[in-house]
Amino acid sequence: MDENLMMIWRKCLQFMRDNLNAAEDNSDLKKLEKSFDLLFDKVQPISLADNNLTLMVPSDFYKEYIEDNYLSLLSAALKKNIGKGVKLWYSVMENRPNGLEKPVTMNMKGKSVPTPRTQETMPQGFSSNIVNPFVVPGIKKVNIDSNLKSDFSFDNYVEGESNKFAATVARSIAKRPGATAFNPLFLYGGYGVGKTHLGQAVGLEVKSQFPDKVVLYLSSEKFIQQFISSAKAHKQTEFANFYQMVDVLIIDDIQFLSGKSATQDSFFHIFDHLHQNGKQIILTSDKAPADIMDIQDRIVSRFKWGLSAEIKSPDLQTRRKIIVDKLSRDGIVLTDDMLDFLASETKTNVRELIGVINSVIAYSTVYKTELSLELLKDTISKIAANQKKIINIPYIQEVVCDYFGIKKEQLLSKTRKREIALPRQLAMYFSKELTNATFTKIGEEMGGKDHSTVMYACDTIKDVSKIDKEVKKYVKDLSERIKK
Ligand SMILES: Nc1ncnc2c1ncn2[C@@H]1O[C@H](COP(=O)(O)OP(=O)(O)OP(=O)(O)O)[C@@H](O)[C@H]1O
Repeated sequence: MDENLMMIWRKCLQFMRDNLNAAEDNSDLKKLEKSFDLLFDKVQPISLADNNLTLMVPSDFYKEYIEDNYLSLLSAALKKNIGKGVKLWYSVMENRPNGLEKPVTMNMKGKSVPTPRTQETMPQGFSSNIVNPFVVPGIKKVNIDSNLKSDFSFDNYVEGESNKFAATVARSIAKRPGATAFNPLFLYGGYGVGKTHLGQAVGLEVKSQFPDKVVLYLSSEKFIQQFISSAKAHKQTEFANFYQMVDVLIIDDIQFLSGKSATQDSFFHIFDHLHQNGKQIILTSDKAPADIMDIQDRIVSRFKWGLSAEIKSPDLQTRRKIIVDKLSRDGIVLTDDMLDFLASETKTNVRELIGVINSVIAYSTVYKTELSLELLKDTISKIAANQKKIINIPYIQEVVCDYFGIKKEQLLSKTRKREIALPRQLAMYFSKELTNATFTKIGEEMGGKDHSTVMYACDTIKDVSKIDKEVKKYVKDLSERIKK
């Protein structure tokens, strides 16, 4: 590489850095400071001839980001270190390995730089059409909102037999993200057992130990949504680039990639890029890797590269510890028999247990009473009586079967007889309308049907109920029964 050019470029970088350093707090210039090193680390000057400076950038995004945010500062740096009238060219590594684009002429006299967006050759940016909830406006993709909940820390995570192994591994990953053999960490287990909490705890710890690392938590559904938006806008490359900037990527409920082959392809490439570059990946799922249906083998095999750790429903001792831990934060101390009672009341998942604990805290705060075993029993029975019915897919299936007088096996079967097929379509329709489940999830719960079958059922019921009185009545009756 041309030593002279490198020296000039280093001076330009230093000039820009000094200016950012000296900028006033909260000024637009100051806000750029955080993204500066991340961005310019990946920009290389490759030639300077006849006042034409060519910069090599990894993707269109870099070019656009520089021109949107750094043009004035870069112009000043070039003017100072090279002279007036420098023309800037970009060589975009991705997609166009050798292709140079038309120059973007910089007016070195003050701020009257031509707006690059009006140039014919300017690529449209990732941010223009795709709403990315994790990007802090103004700093775009470089400063990412990690989307972590401060409550989900290791300090708040109670360990016991059911989660000890997973928690130990998680802690060691947090100390050396991407540098342990546990990459990816695949956490799986039932509903509300603490998978998200543990995954996020790693993210929070990494952020606190290594503030410069880019950590991102998101649900797989958000990932799918973003992928679809990017595909519609022909911006899959920018979508992948965005994720490739992340140091610790935590994706929740990865089983929802099931059946989404285009999203799986994109995920596969992002995964490989991150893994090869020593970035940490953490995935959670309600199933072990081998049990996820409709997912490419190459992805399942990658899930197994690192470590799969199951988190089980908490045992009695762990439930007890969680209760003591949560209540002690509110200064509430229970006797042993009260603790045993509470711990034995909620057996399956921690989310439910926490609901009960919060009710106890609320009761004790509102009534300012000494808690006793009798009072606890009374509170719990009242909670149970007042608890709103949870509308989930099995419950909807139950109501539909009851209404039509059919068996659940018939509902979940493959028969196309109208007396069964119509209730099945109604069950699918209400599952979509009244729960947060995806088409894929509903298909799985409806006896392993494809997501397109569920979509078709939902559309059919919507359309037919507008014109067919009988179906309209079914929809009305079932809606009342399910919500009752
Ligand atoms: N070991 C634990 N110690 C303290 N709190 C816990 C523990 N496990 C779970 N929780 C709490 O229980 C609630 C549910 O946990 P979380 O959301 O992590 O479950 P999950 O396994 O991801 O569930 P789902 O699959 O339904 O998303 C959260 O409030 C979390 O803080």
